[in-house]
Amino acid sequence: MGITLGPNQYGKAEVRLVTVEREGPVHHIKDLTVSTALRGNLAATHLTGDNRDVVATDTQKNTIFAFAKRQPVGDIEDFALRLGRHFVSSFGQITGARVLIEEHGWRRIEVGGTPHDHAFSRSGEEKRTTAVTVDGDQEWVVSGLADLVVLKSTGSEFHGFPRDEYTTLAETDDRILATAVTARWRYREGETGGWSRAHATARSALLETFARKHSLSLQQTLYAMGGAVIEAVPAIAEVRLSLPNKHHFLVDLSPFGLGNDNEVFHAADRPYGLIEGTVLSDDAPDPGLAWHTLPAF
Ligand SMILES: O=c1[nH]c(=O)c2[nH]c(=O)[nH]c2[nH]1
Repeated sequence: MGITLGPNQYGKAEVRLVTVEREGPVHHIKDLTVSTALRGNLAATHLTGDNRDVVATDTQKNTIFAFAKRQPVGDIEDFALRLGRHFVSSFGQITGARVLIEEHGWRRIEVGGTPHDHAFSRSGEEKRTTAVTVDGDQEWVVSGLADLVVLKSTGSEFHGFPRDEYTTLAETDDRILATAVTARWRYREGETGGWSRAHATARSALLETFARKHSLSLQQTLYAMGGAVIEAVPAIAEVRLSLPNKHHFLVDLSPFGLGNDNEVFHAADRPYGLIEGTVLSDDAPDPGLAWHTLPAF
């Protein structure tokens, strides 16, 4: 029985990088988690342990820090593109690179109503993300956000689903709808900037649609949210969304002689429904390697 080496990639995962840029007394910080993965002709190390083609993951980590010093990091998409291009252009055996970045947000602390020069508080769980793929001279950018937690206390229904001997869920025309949005959007090839503005516009489209769309299912809300991003940002061709349904169950207060008119809920954390889907522009170009080895959603 023969054995062959299949697809592989390797790199440094979750490098925690923080930079401080000084503008006189005013400091600007960037807080990133960066992961690199390289591909190419790496059969030798797998088959015989010959490491002559292996750009060490330690070197990859050092490159991230050095690049953060050589030039201000800027938008995460641009930083990821600089890193990916460097690895592919510097080493003949490395033909492809995938750079993932998560950006953690910080807000200036307000002191007496004035934003402080160099003291910050974490913005919360939400992260801005990018996944850049470089393959030879081709590049793909998939950006997004993760863990944007939202809730609406009405404007959500769920009914009309099939019932069998295992169905106990009551139909409802008024429930809490809550989720933690993870979204990835694929830019059309050749997009070269305006990343932050596109991020802000896409984020607003997601939030406004969640708020305004009267929901008959989280699936319907997902499709509306993805479509709103594509309509708001022409440079985006495809949106993938992963929406955990953070169930809020009405508590039965009748044992205590109390009614419950959608006022008291149990916020359950597990299990949760997981609603995932892709929304595409009609003229979305072929994705190429944009999603290659990214988690499905
Ligand atoms: O919006 C929903 N979609 C479902 O598929 C589902 N399934 C479920 O039990 N509750 C819900 N809610």
